[in-house]
Amino acid sequence: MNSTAVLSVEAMRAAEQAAMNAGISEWELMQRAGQGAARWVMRMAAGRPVTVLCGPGNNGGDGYVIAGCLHAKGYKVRVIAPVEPKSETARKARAAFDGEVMGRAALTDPVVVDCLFGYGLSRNAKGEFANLLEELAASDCYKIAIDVPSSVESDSGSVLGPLPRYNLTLALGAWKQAHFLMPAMASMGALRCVPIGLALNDASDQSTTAPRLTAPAADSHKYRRGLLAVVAGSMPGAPLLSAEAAMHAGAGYVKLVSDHSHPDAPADLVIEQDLDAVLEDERISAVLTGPGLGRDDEARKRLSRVLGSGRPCVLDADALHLLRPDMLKGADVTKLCLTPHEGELATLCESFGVTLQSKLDRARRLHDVTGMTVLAKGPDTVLADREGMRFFPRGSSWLSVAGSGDVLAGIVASRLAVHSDTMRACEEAVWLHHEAARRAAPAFSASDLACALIPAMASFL
Ligand SMILES: NC(=O)C1=CN([C@@H]2O[C@H](COP(=O)(O)OP(=O)(O)OC[C@H]3O[C@@H](n4cnc5c(N)ncnc54)[C@H](OP(=O)(O)O)[C@@H]3O)[C@@H](O)[C@H]2O)[C@@H](O)CC1
Ligand SMILES: Nc1ncnc2c1ncn2[C@@H]1O[C@H](COP(=O)(O)OP(=O)(O)O)[C@@H](O)[C@H]1O
Ligand SMILES: [K+]
Repeated sequence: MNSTAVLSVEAMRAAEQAAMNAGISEWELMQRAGQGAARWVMRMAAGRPVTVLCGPGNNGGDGYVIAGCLHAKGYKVRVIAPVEPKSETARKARAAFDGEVMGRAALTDPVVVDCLFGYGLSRNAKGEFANLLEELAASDCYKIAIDVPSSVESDSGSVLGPLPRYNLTLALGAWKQAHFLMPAMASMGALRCVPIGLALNDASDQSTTAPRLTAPAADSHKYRRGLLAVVAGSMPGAPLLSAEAAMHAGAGYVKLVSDHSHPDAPADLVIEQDLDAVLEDERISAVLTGPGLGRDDEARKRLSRVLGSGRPCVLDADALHLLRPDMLKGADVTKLCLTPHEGELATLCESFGVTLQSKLDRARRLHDVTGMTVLAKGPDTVLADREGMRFFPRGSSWLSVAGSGDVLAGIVASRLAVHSDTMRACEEAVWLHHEAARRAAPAFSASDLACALIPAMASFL
């Protein structure tokens, strides 16, 4: 089983149907899900009394199985179920549970397991369901969400009711999109996936795992390790920051192409002025432009020259505002990486005629219509590329500091200079960015973050 697959509700239902077609009944799937989740609940409850909240669907069914497992192990467990189960399998699970079931009771136990709704949540949680979720949110008990938190829409990560902050969320069978999307992901606490034997090898969307970086080959020299050009424009600070980050992310040689004097630049950063001469150098293996580029005619010309160079490119910041479909004529789009934040993503969507609303849909469609790699940044960074979507664990919220995106662009470009693979460069860069943030300690500046890349690299070697 491939435990990194990330499934939409439609894909999840199809995977479950495939399992059933292969002879595993829905009852058996529910047993596996409930028993696997119960092992986690017992580990966390460590003997303390547990309340399980059960809703009308199969998520509620899982709840009865979990309660049954705890009961069998001698736990003091009770179920609160505002309504009777509606699905056949959940009714069977309810009938098999011989412990205490109440329609309503105060949440007084130290551990509460939320099985009101899973991926079948179809509208706002109201009435007794909303009351229970509000009470759960206000309680200081240890909170475990089964599959997804009950007020979370599984595909979009949007919130359809009171949202408690959970300590642990147990995905059943496979990750769902909401596990990696805001605002939902911020409420989920630790995330674990409980395998139930689904065949997930064909899933194109995946969560990423820590990359394996390698030291330069024994016979490397600075040009073979990746020669990166960071093409500046009207503002000096941002491209300098990108170049400094790039110097610490693997490239052997970083050149900043800039007309500014840069008195603060490190001595080992080469600064050149002649853009055409730099781009003509055969050894240039990647180019970054956008941070500090500006948006005037001169900036547009520089962007066109960069795109015309045919090199693997990272486009960020102003370059994303200037980019138009006609600029891509003749370009090998598979060599181009876009690193938009939410606002830049909206601008790109306008420029390329993408009318979808959610970040996930926008990034996916933008990749589909342009062929470029799209790394849509934010607290819930997602990557759209040829193999499907890629998702990442949450990074530190201290990354929300000015210049943090310039650092990320520098890292992507540095990795691209090393191996020319846009998708891999983006994946590696997000992990390096997150690890640098973890090591830089709270309240770092973007320059601190760039320096923290040095120890961060070591984590992945
Ligand atoms: N299938 C399998 O093989 C396996 C599935 N598994 C488990 O099943 C879960 C999915 O189960 P599910 O499809 O039954 O959906 P679930 O999330 O329980 O809720 C749907 C019910 O809630 C109702 N409802 C919805 N919104 C509502 C609202 N706001 N307020 C009130 N009611 C609302 C909805 O009513 P309806 O919309 O039909 O009117 C329906 O009755 C999944 O997350 C995992 O935990 C595992 O056991 C592994 C095997
Ligand atoms: N709350 C947050 N949690 C985690 N990462 C964040 C958060 N806010 C921003 N980031 C990350 O910080 C970077 C900010 O980039 P960007 O918006 O381009 O900033 P800037 O333009 O100041 O460089 C992105 O990589 C983004 O993923
Ligand atoms: K739930």
